[in-house]
Amino acid sequence: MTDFQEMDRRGLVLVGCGRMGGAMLRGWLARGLEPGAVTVIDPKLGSDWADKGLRVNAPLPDDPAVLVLAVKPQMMADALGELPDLRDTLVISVAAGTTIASFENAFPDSPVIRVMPNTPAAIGQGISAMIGNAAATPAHLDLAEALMRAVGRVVRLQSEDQMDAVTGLSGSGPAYVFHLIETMAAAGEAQGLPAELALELARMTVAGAGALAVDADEDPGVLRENVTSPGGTTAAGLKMLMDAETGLPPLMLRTVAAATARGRELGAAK
Ligand SMILES: NC(=O)C1=CN([C@@H]2O[C@H](COP(=O)(O)OP(=O)(O)OC[C@H]3O[C@@H](n4cnc5c(N)ncnc54)[C@H](OP(=O)(O)O)[C@@H]3O)[C@@H](O)[C@H]2O)C=CC1
Ligand SMILES: O=C(O)[C@@H]1CCC=N1
Repeated sequence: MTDFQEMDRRGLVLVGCGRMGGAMLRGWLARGLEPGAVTVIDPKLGSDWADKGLRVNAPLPDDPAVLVLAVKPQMMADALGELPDLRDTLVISVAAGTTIASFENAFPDSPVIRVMPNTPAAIGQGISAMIGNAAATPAHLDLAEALMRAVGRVVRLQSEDQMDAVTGLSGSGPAYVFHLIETMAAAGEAQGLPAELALELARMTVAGAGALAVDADEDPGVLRENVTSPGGTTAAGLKMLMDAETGLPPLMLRTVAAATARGRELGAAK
């Protein structure tokens, strides 16, 4: 169990409890965060959060340990406008694009940490990247890391400039993988498999390969070669998939570049 002592004592405020905020909250509660210490601010909170002992749309505690901002970047200004002054509270934002500087305007002198998580956090399998402002002390960074470690792995960035690329890779990445499952299943169907069977094969292949990629000592390239018999079926498939002109490499390059650029645009729109 993670040590949530500071949050249990002073409180944690979550602003925005949709797909990402909800995924993190589910993980924190499962890891032992005291529900009564959590104030959730979300005007239309879903009924699945009822009867969990959370403080829902209630007045904020006087001096919460952490404020987690998980609203859409486009809604951030409105959400910030509704919050009282906070002095000793660690401000954590998971919003794509939205820069640390924009939070420093709203919370002068406050420690601010930008975190980019992803939705596998809901089952403790997320990966979060984080970077803090000058007011964020090592203790603040450790506190944020403890929170995010409760829902997966954590990496610390060297510079905020890396955050848009992180967003384009691991923040958005689960969607790319879900689409990979969809396209593999459709391709199996095109080869004559029933839809349900094709989906099950695609889903478990991606899940198993992902787990092996994490567990194994070898790089993904070696794991790929382990599947590929000379002159066999995989080699025939990979000839298409790895084509430098028409295959996955240029497509993935364009995909992550487009997501990264959108992150930059969202930041510039502030
Ligand atoms: N989804 C993902 O995979 C990831 C998302 N993020 C970031 O997380 C943030 C949230 O994204 P996501 O969870 O997908 O979005 P959602 O729309 O699912 O969640 C946002 C929630 O905030 C609520 N909300 C809107 N305005 C306010 C307000 N003023 N005060 C409090 N709550 C408010 C929304 O309510 P309503 O629906 O009624 O408007 C909604 O429930 C974004 O900034 C995104 O960039 C980061 C990493 C991954
Ligand atoms: O699509 C988005 O903008 C958010 C950020 C990363 C994942 N979802």
